Amino acid sequence: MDESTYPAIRVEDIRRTFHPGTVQEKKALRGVSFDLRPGEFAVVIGSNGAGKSTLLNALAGEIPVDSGRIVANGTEIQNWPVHRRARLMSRVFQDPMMGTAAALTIEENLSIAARRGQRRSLRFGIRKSEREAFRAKLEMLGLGLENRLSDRVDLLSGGQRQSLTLVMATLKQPQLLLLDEHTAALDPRAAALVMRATTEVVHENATTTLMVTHNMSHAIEFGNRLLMIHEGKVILDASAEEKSKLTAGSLVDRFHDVVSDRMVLS
Ligand SMILES: Nc1ncnc2c1ncn2[C@@H]1O[C@H](COP(=O)(O)OP(=O)(O)OP(=O)(O)O)[C@@H](O)[C@H]1O
Repeated sequence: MDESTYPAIRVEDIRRTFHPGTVQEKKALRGVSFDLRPGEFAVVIGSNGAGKSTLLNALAGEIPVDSGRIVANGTEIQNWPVHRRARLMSRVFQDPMMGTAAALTIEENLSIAARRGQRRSLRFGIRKSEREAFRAKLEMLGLGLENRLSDRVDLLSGGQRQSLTLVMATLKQPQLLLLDEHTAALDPRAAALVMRATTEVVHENATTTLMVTHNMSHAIEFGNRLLMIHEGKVILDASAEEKSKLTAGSLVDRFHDVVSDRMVLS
């Protein structure tokens, strides 16, 4: 395949069973496959226990898969350790406290993100050009954080902190951005701020993104692909065009249709 036509990420029939052969056996991923084209923003939905977190953990290398392949830009990575995959992927978690260092300032946090994977430490200070680049990135968020570079991060609200985490996660242009219910711990107003920040950072460099959410209106409004997971399988894979026609109601109907069809067939 010509390099320019590689999917950004290819997930091929990945499977993972927890506690196999015991009474607690749980088939969390039962043959999940999909490709994401460069720049695609896929939203992943599914009920509790569907396998969404296991999928993200398998992509990030936090848990090994039993079988199947994960291919990033033409290279198989399913056997790579977490730290090696971290050079390709950034992940933002639900807890706004997790992605940033509370006792450091906004610019120190950004500086650490900018030096990820390099030997150069903060001891060398932050260059003027870097500071200007940080300001420009923060301006995109429309939260006024560009004027608070020397404020400690623990002075920020949850929504501001999660927005900063998004900027940090995309500072070094990841091959894949994993958003793991990254607005679920926020109130609706803060969640809206963070989704605005998400749109900005994803669109800025057309970052390939996989966003897990339980929020149906976010699932409808954001992204250009929709994957519905149920019992460890993708049961709906909607393209941008199909997705644009979906409503929260029709999505719930689709879920019930597919699940009842599968029950009839099984
Ligand atoms: N480490 C583990 N050990 C045993 N079982 C696990 C483990 N991780 C997940 N599971 C089980 O695998 C299934 C899929 O879990 P997963 O957390 O991926 O679902 P989810 O779609 O993220 O759910 P939620 O929306 O509730 O977060 C569940 O039945 C869960 O209990």
